[in-house]
Amino acid sequence: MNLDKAVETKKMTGKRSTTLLRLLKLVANTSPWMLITSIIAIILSAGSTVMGSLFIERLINEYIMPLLKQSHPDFGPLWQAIVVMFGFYAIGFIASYFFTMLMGVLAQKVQYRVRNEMFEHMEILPIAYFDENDFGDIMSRYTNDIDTLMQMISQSIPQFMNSLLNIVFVLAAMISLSWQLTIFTLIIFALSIGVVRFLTSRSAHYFQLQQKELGQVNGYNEEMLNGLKVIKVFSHEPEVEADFEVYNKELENAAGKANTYSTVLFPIMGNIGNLLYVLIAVIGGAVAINHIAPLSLGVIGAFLQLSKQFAMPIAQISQQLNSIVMALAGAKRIFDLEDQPVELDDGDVTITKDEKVKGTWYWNVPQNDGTVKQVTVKGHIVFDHVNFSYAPDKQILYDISLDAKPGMKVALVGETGAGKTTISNMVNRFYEIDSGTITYDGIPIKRIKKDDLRHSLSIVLQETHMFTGTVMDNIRFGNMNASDDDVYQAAHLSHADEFIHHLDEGYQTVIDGEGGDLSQGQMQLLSIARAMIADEPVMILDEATSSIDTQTEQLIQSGMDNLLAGRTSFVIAHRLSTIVNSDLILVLDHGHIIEAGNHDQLLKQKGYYYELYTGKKEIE
Ligand SMILES: Nc1ncnc2c1ncn2[C@@H]1O[C@H](COP(=O)(O)OP(=O)(O)OP(=O)(O)O)[C@@H](O)[C@H]1O
Repeated sequence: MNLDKAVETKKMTGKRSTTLLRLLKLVANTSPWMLITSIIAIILSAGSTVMGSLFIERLINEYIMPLLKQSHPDFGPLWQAIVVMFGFYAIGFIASYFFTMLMGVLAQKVQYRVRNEMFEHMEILPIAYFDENDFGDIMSRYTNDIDTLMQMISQSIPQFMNSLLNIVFVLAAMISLSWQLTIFTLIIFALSIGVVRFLTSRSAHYFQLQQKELGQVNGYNEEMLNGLKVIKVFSHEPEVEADFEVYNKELENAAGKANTYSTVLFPIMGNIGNLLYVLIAVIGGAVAINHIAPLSLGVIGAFLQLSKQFAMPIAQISQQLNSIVMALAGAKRIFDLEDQPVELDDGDVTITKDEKVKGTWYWNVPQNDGTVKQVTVKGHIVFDHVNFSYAPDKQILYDISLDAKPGMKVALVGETGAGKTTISNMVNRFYEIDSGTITYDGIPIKRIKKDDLRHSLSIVLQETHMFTGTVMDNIRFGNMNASDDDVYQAAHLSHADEFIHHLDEGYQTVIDGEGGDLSQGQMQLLSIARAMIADEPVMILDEATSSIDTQTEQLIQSGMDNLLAGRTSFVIAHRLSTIVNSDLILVLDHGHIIEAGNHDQLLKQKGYYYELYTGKKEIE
């Protein structure tokens, strides 16, 4: 049991040192000259401060003591010596200012770099990563973890190095003055280091816990903020508050303990320093007066000053170690995100849009003989006995076979959770199938580069997303090269232009990421306009018109028909009126296709679809 614990601790320390090493490499790579200059300044700062203190011995023995014996003292040499001592301290001060400033700038640079790296990496992570990790926790890595990292680089690490050097230099200076007093000082410190080590290990544990709990509180907060309306509608505020209270309490506990252990260190160490000061004065004085050892007043004076300089960094080092350990926990979370395996893409088939002939795209298929064959993109998508599960033990799609011929409108119908969206997720390869094959114009989609595959698909989801910018920008997001006229035409076809004209600034109205004052339906119209302008060979419409009223939906139906004409489309809609004119309707039940055919054929079968359709009619 104890052995296990020891192995575990070793593993943790191992991980911490790997993180530290990686972090130091990152800092060194970001700006080697800043780091080197800072290190030189740190050495200079520690060295000159110790030199200043050592000079006290000469100041007392060689400049002050002789004056006491003179009847007409000449203060000239004393003033000169004081200027020299002041010079040492001034160099120490300037060097300290210099490295603090440089490390601050360096920390900003590292922060900038880490944020960029994290964001870039996040963009290429598989969708599955975001299913498993909540947004608040990911956001916490951008905010809290980066903040602590920043503090560590700008303050804790340079101060830690400064303290460490101070200890080494002061120790050397103390030995040169009196080895007996040095041994005495070290014994007192050995005792205090035991206490410090115990306290730092405890606080390190709670700091890590604190970072984890903070991530959870943020995650919960974000989730509840997103679902604020739902919570209010169902009057779940008390339950949500109670749950939040639990997370918050856990955070408070961890933070409280971490804080207690770390704050208790400073007074302990501070008072050990004071105690030592008194002991050295008394013992040193007694030894000198009784001539036990050759101790001059100058040596005792300088030793007293050095003992303070010895105590201070030891007190600080424990705090700096705490901040470093805390920041390492944050750094580890940042590196964990950066180390997440990115979405694999071993495809070699790419897509090209023929800019001369509108709506013409080609697959570039590398052949065995090294040539590249151009295949016109037709939008022929075939599923052959496809099985899929999100998690290993939870199969969602069973033996799905379908043939979406070029230009076909394929509707997916079925109850909530039947697997309709999952089928569309297979086409865009957000997830990998377990078995079976999917081909696109005869090419297995595994061979197609994911970016190019997705470039050939236009997707309109029920959950619309707008970006901060004008209405015009938001429609143009579908095709950055589209002209203003293209945007107007797409908005006209999707019937979005009617409400856009009523906005204060028309197409130049700025909306934020949440869509501003736009209704869900209006945002869906903008999304449809965005898809129209993208002009891609295959369309996936997943409840794309669910928030649009039936009248407007009928109005845009002709626009939608224009949009879908000549393209293969997968349409998911609960409102059956949207899909009755489909070439192929697939009825899904618990991940199985149970019926397939067009509207008339399915009605004749008098099966599930018939019941659904007639049931819907009764409702209407
Ligand atoms: N990312 C995911 N991870 C794990 N399971 C998932 C995930 N997404 C969906 N599921 C599960 O897969 C099943 C099919 O979901 P899917 O979204 O495809 O259904 P749907 O027919 O589109 O439903 P709806 O009409 O409600 O949109 C459901 O049981 C759902 O819980």
